Amino acid sequence: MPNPLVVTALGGIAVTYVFLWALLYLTQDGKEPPVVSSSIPFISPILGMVRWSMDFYPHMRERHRDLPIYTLRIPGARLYVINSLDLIPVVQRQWRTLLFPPIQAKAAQAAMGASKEALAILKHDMITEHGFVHGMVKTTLPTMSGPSLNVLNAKTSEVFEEALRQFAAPTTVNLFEWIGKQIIESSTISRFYKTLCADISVSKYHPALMFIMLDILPQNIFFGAAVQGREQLIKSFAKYYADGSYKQGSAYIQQLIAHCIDHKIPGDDIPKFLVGTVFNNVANTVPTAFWLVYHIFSDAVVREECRKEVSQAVQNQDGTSTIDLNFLLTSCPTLLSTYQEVFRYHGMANSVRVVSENHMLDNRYLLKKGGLVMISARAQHSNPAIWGEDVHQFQHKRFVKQESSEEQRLNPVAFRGFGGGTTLCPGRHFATAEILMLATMILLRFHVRPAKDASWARPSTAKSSQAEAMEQPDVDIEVEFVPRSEASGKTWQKQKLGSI
Ligand code: HEM
Repeated sequence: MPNPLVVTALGGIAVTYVFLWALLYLTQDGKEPPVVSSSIPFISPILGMVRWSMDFYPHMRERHRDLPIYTLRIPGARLYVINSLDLIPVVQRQWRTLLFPPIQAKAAQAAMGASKEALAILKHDMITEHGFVHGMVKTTLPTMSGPSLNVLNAKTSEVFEEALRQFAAPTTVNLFEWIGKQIIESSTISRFYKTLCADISVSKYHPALMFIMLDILPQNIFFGAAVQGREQLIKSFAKYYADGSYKQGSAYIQQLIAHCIDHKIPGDDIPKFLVGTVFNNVANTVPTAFWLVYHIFSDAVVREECRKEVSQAVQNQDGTSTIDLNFLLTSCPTLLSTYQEVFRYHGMANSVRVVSENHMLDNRYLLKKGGLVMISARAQHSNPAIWGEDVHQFQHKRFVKQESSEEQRLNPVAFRGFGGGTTLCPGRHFATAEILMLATMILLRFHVRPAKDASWARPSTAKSSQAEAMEQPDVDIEVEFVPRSEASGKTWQKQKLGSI
């Protein structure tokens, strides 16, 4: 005789299952993109996300190659995921309906603890340049290129120069940690003209960011150390703001603060926004610089090819050597290709947009108000139909080939290292100059090899925070910097800079 408890439990499961199916299909419009991953309605996508982690969207792209776009239903949200390359520009053109600012407002609230008043200002007008968010990008954009960028770059190269001068004798460091320190220092010195944050506070906060952004668990209870790190940073920036030091900061910081003041952002929130820009500035630059240095030095072929190119960027005069940044950016195809391949291979940006009103995408797919649209860089970057059968290998010359061969010419939309459309990263010129400068200075002046007991084995990235656009290594690599005899005895001058 069957156990009545088992029968009741099975009956309960069956009724719940039927109820979830009915709920899913009654609330799904036939014109919406097809629902997938619904074997257990509302739950299967979550199980898939847990199982596949950052490979979830590439996995789904493989399973549903025939679908240009599909719907995932999870509790409380419908996610419209873009599979097809052709739909990406269509989504990007609808930036007034498929909005990015709500995501930025969410980040300001969950990650930076912005006040209700500040959030109301951020959310007031999310469409035009009169609103805070779009206005901020417009106001600060000119400070991220041309002469302002040159000033940022000059300060950055001074920080790197000072750091590398410490390696007069062979020195062992943890590579990711060391690069992190230099980028945090260079980003703050070049923007704020001051060392404002102990890198320890940033590294305490950063690993928790992804969970903090989900905004499900109380921050103080579950992420105490991280929140403490953030508060320390905010204090230090509050002093910088209150004593008027920012008036001597970079054009970028002055414009940003002027914009906050114009929009009447409360004084207590401005330091939070400043800390937010530090995270924005360093979060992806650090892993990108790490992977570039890693891929260059862990492969003798890449290293020698890049070194040969960047050696030609050096101008020697009276014992002084100067690196021409413009040369790096225009005449070092292997270095630039390696840099781009780092983004393709390690990039994992998830561009999320909020559907602000019911919308027929491409006149074909109904996107319902309140839904989220997702473009996964990883899904595009790992697609063999775009990149070829060697898509899963790091090919440092991939982009040199793309440039030179007509038939293989790459659709630029497929490369999402810095996003695309109206939200294409405005900091990309600065990040690029900073990362290439650091890699070049190291290439020219040092041998970098694994320290005793270490190796160039590629670190896993499974624990990467998916709030970021780049994979982060799970473990660090201990390396030794050994000065090259060819470069010793020279005085290295500030880089010769030019507008990008
Ligand atoms: C290697 C380093 C960097 C990477 C990989 C990166 C990546 C990205 C990506 C993928 C987006 C698009 C997000 C989306 O559409 O959902 C973006 C936007 C943005 N990035 Fe970066 N970024 C980097 C460095 C920087 C730096 C140094 C700054 C500092 C100025 C910066 C500021 C921004 C801002 C303000 C936006 C939003 C633009 C808007 O709202 O229109 N990024 N970045």
